Amino acid sequence: ALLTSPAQLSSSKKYDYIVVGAGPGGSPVASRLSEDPKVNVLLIEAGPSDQGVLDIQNPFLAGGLQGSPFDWNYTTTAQKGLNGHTVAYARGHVLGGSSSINLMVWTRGSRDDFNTYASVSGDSGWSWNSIQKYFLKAERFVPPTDGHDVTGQINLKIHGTNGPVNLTVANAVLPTDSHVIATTQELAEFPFNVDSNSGDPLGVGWILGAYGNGVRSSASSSYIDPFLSRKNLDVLVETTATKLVQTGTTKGLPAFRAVEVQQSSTSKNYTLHATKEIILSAGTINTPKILLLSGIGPASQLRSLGIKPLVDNSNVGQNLVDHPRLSNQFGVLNVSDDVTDTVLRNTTLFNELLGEWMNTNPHQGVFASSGANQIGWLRIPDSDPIWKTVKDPSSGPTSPHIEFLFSPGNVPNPGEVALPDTGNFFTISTVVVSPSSRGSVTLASKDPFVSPIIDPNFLNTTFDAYALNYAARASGRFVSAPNWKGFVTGQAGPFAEVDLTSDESINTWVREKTSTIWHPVGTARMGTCKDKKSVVGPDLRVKGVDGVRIVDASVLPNVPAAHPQAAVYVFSERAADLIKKGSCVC
Ligand SMILES: Cc1cc2nc3c(=O)[nH]c(=O)nc-3n(C[C@H](O)[C@H](O)[C@H](O)COP(=O)(O)OP(=O)(O)OC[C@H]3O[C@@H](n4cnc5c(N)ncnc54)[C@H](O)[C@@H]3O)c2cc1C
Repeated sequence: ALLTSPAQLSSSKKYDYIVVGAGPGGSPVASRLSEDPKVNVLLIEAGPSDQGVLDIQNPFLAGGLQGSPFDWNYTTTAQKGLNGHTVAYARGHVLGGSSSINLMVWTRGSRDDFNTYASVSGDSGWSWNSIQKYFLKAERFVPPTDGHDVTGQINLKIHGTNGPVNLTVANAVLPTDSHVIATTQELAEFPFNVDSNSGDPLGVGWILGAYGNGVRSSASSSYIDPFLSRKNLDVLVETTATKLVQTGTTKGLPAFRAVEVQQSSTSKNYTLHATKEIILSAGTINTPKILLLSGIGPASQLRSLGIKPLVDNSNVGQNLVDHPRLSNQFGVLNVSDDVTDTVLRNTTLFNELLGEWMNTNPHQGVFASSGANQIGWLRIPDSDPIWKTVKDPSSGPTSPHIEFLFSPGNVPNPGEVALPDTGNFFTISTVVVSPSSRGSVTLASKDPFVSPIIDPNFLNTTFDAYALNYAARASGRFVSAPNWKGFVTGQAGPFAEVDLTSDESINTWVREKTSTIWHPVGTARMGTCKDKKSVVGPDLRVKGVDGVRIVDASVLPNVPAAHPQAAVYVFSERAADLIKKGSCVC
């Protein structure tokens, strides 16, 4: 059932598991555990239900969800590597978590990413080969709604066809599609890759998106909504978990099998009990926050805030790693080739296209797609001078260093107007996907309703800043391919001021304009049983504690060189199996 207040919980019902947070971490695990009708599961979500929200369902409107009531609306600290500017830090505050407000890109990561997870945790179950069955279990390929032949856009043999998450390739052709693909034939630096989800992502190809039949597929729509009628699955929204509560001691370890919840800072406080386990899935920012509020974390930091330390672990909230993004804008000659700005500037056209989406089943048209159809993954070549002084931070040769995301419109950087009055654009957003900078999440207060201090420490290393400089130059090379002649006019908008032959000019652009592509992970890092730098073991149980597992992006020891939701979904799928088996390895 879907409940909107803890007062609606039955006092006679005992929950085996309580899951906190309904994103790609929490939703699959709650859904899979409740497949057994004898197991009672309570899923608690701070945000509201996503049901009936057009902007969440419609793929084209995704960009407008940042800064909306479905966003926690965090801001980072002033970033030293970004000339002191702060960064708006979106996180989903709604059923489905960030998968309800994200840009739906579905990228599995590289085989080296997962093989590194296996080696740092000492558990081969997290390796690329072992995790494939969970990708297949999660995925369902849905043909595009315009009925086009997808040959050459995806390798269907490697994808699931029967899982809960709908995946598709573009439902509408964009004017830039043929140019991006033609560039892969013209410039050897940007080879074509038919499917970057094979474990070998390098190259440029078509985006696989987490939507189907023209509708977003989120952790909520795929794993929760269809199962709300299960009598043993209760989903409590608009309710914030404020801390874990110690309920006893097991073999000398403090056991936490209860969680305190509140609907607002002034409302009544409830303590909810689980007979088996509490599963924290509140995401990379809020999972460490809950641990710290519960007295699990660096003892001195906790004491300074007046929180009694119960488990001293200096790693909680550390090792925050995120992907820095810099969008580089180019001008296009024809107004209609800038699809996004043309639609957003013209209310009549906007309503016409939204009407087309609404009145077709399955949904058709530009509004049935996410507005970006291609993606590219590149490595800085071995011959580059950077490798004389810097160690390669990527997880291995199958992992890219940088990403290109191609959008037919203006994608703004901080301080820029989202929808300029004039100008027509094609943007290559560039991202450092194997960054070496590390930051942290710490508490600002022991009040659970105060935002934590978020410091991703962007561009704190020589490599990260260098990679964005390299990427900006590479974006210029990309549009210099012969096929763009007569289509692209050159650098445009604020990027027009940047001299791509001058390091000084590019570095100023990099430091002034970089922000995020919203992929933070790592603040409750997984490690081997003996690893003193981790928060959870390979079975995702919190070290030094009984009764608590973490299943979300915070456990990833490093960020995949990819958009991370697919990795989080498969971690959750495997976690459900580990929990069903009662896996307890450390
Ligand atoms: C704007 C944006 C765009 C993105 N684009 C992409 C993309 O295109 N592709 C991709 O792969 N990834 C993308 N991501 C990242 C991806 O969505 C996340 O990596 C993924 O959702 C992480 O899953 P999670 O379960 O760890 O956390 P989340 O999805 O953030 O879920 C955590 C949930 O816990 C809830 N919660 C937090 N604190 C509490 C509490 N105290 N009590 C109860 N509930 C709580 C939150 O409200 C939230 O619902 C994007 C993210 C954002 C924000």
